[in-house]
Amino acid sequence: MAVPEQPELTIQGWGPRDATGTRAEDGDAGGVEASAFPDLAEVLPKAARRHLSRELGWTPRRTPPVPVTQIRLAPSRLAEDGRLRLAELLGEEHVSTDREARLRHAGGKSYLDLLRRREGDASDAPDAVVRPGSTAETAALLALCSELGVVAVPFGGGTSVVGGLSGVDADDRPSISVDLGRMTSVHALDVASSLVTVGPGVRGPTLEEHLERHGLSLGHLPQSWEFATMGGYAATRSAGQASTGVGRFDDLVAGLTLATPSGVLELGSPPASAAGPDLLGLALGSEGALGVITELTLRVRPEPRTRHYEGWSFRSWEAGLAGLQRMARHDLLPDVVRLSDPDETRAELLDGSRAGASLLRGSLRLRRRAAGCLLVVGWEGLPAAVRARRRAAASVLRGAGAVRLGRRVGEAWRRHRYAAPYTRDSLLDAGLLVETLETAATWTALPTVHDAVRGALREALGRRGKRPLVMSHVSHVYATGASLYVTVLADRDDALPIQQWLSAKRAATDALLSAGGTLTHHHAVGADHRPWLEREVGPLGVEVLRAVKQRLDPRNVCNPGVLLPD
Ligand SMILES: Cc1cc2nc3c(=O)[nH]c(=O)nc-3n(C[C@H](O)[C@H](O)[C@H](O)COP(=O)(O)OP(=O)(O)OC[C@H]3O[C@@H](n4cnc5c(N)ncnc54)[C@H](O)[C@@H]3O)c2cc1C
Repeated sequence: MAVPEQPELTIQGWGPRDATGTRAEDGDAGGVEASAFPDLAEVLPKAARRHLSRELGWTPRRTPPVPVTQIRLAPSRLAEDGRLRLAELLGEEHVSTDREARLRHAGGKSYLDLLRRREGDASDAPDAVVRPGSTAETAALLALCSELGVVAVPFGGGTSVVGGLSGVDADDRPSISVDLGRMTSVHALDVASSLVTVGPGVRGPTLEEHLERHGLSLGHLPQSWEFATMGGYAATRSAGQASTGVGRFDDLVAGLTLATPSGVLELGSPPASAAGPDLLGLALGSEGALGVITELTLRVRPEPRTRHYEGWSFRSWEAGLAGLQRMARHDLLPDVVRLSDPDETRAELLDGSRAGASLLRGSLRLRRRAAGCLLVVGWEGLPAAVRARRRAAASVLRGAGAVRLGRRVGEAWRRHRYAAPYTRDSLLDAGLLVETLETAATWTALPTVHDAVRGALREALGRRGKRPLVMSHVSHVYATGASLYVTVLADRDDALPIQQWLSAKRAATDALLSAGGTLTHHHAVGADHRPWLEREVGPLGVEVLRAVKQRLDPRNVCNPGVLLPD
């Protein structure tokens, strides 16, 4: 079954390029306007803006992106005979070197990616964009890239936040973006086995819509759900907002096809196998450095008959963590779990543009509670099972000192779960630094990691004269620990904005690793984290990965700028 066309992201921000008048780019990348995002006053109420000004010592100012026409793009370095060979293989219409295609495939959507594009810098744009249509074509394409000495960077939804698409190459060879947007079919649905087989370019909304018609669901819902693809999720080992219940994307992949310059690997044997080490694990998290994922078989589940989300309040972060830990130990975790620390809870209370904030304030007032820490929990499934799980979890939460804030608080969170990246564009327009980072740690190490990351960010940004607001939540919970997601806001240093964030990120990464956190829980390594990979897996671990890459990609053309350190 072919999937309908999927919308493209704006070049300088988030959101479909033409979903609303305000986010359109005046036709195309050759248009005259900058991407126009809503004014901050439209997306954040006065109280929240005042809170930010007070906390950050920031005065709102207009710092809009440069017009799209003024984004600097160097001429393509792809030689004409190379372009002809690619066109011969894929068809002329599937090889583009035009400005619009190259700009749309320049980098991902991290703060630094957006900053560069907003300042008119597209130095990381590929030299060409190609669109293979099958596994065989992709394998032939990678072999041709090896012959031509051209770097190939797989491109799914373009939502990487770790420099996964930057195309960095130590040898400075031409690079092509391998866009998987033609491989968006749902190939097969095996209802009896709860398996669906799809092309790598399929996005969440289109797959869920297809599955819904058969009473099924994948249930993988990251905040980037509207744009990210199945191939991208597998390549980065993504985790969705309901990962506590449905599992990480790794858990949902039953098998996949990996096209490499040395041939095609078919990996995974559902439902389970003991035929040696699981090679599927090599492809999951390979970030395009071993080849291109061209097909995936995914585990699906019955579409939930009921969804129940609610809010709870803990007096403190420590009490909240203890409550989650107790639920985890007794195997009573909800499907969605999100515990905000006091700084994030305060921000939630002030974000009065969302109905959820006033509901939350009202609910806390009624129960005579101070802000404390907000917990959002959600259960999905058969009504009787949800009821029973909810009751059991409620008794643990009450025992841990939490107070129930009610269903409307939880539902308000669910309705706005994809809103933050849209707001980010308006915050950037108003002169702010806005970025997130994430890790995971055992229950024992988590409080130390939380303190260490916040301390490092405050110190590093404070040293440059900017006091940040650092907000965190726990969002993917396991029996042994949980992930920690951190949002940072600060007055942007307009003279050296990139260095401002790079020094803060370096300090935070060193701190979280020293405190016992993992380098990344779900954003992947990309170009940004690779200097630290050896600290995570050890020198022998890096050598093993290098050996695998050498066997599959001897000319090092598959996304050489990610994963492995120089
Ligand atoms: C606003 C926002 C919110 C986000 N929220 C979440 C979240 O909640 N959870 C989460 O896990 N992540 C999140 N992310 C990160 C990002 O969405 C994920 O990493 C996602 O898995 C990337 O998918 P993609 O299709 O956009 O891949 P891309 O960004 O296109 O690529 C990511 C990496 O994978 C490689 N790649 C892509 N497709 C393939 C393929 N078929 N074969 C081999 N390699 C491939 C690329 O070369 C690149 O290195 C968020 C990002 C943003 C911008």
